[in-house]
Amino acid sequence: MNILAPVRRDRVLAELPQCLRKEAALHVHKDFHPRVTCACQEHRTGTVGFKISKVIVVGDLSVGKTCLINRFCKNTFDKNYKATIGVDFEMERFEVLGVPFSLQLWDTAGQERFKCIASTYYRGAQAIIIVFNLNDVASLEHTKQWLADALKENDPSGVLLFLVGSKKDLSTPAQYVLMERDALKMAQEMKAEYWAVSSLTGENVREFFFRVAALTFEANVLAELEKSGARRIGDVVRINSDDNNLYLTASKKKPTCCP
Ligand SMILES: Nc1nc2c(ncn2[C@@H]2O[C@H](COP(=O)(O)OP(=O)(O)OP(=O)(O)O)[C@@H](O)[C@H]2O)c(=O)[nH]1
Ligand SMILES: [Mg+2]
Repeated sequence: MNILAPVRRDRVLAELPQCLRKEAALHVHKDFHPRVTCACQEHRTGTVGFKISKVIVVGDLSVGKTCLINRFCKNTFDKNYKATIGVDFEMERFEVLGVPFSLQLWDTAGQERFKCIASTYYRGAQAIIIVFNLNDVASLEHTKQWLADALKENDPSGVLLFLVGSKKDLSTPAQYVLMERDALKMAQEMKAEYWAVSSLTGENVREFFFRVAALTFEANVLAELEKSGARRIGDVVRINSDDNNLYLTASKKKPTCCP
């Protein structure tokens, strides 16, 4: 996908999408962090609008990782299983609070024999999506190992975690309730946000990826604001200047809404 292509109208986020379950959410605030909203209003989001955030999707073979990505990115569903060999990726462009924001979704292989190729792509993730099958308790158990492997290549304090139960359409309400109880516990242990989806029906798929995009965006902007420290995001760096102070504020105007 062309990075310069306009953002699709149905990829525009003006508000923070809400979590699925408050018991296992990355946060339960109703709105974006006030500093983020303010930075977006004042066009002080630094490099966030130009960066591509990497999201990796891991989990047992056949839990439905590829179908999940395809449902969101292409609105398609294939009932035939075709194992992912190594990795694959899709680009998705969003506009969050008026700022362009791109996610690169890395679809990795769950099959043991392809795992070592796939794991070489884990590095540099800003979000990790661990998928399990809501109808297969072993796949939920294995999520701990998938997480451990993914975190070997990433700084645990710098990534957002999502635990996603797939194939919701295949469970009866009673079965779902039982599985959800265990999954919520696992998500809390991992400090991950819990979601349950169906790529066949599309249930929660869009809501889930919007939440991933929004929370990754929010974390990116907050990190940029933090990093800039004394320097304000949006400042211009003047090169070859006689001025002792290299950082000149593009707009001398004081911020109107930021603390
Ligand atoms: N009923 C139902 N079937 C699904 C759903 N998602 C995936 N499947 C089926 O599960 C099988 C595996 O799906 P994939 O998406 O290929 O699984 P994967 O996790 O990518 O597998 P690997 O690439 O081997 O790691 C396919 O036959 C899909 O049609 C779902 O939401 N509901
Ligand atoms: Mg696959």
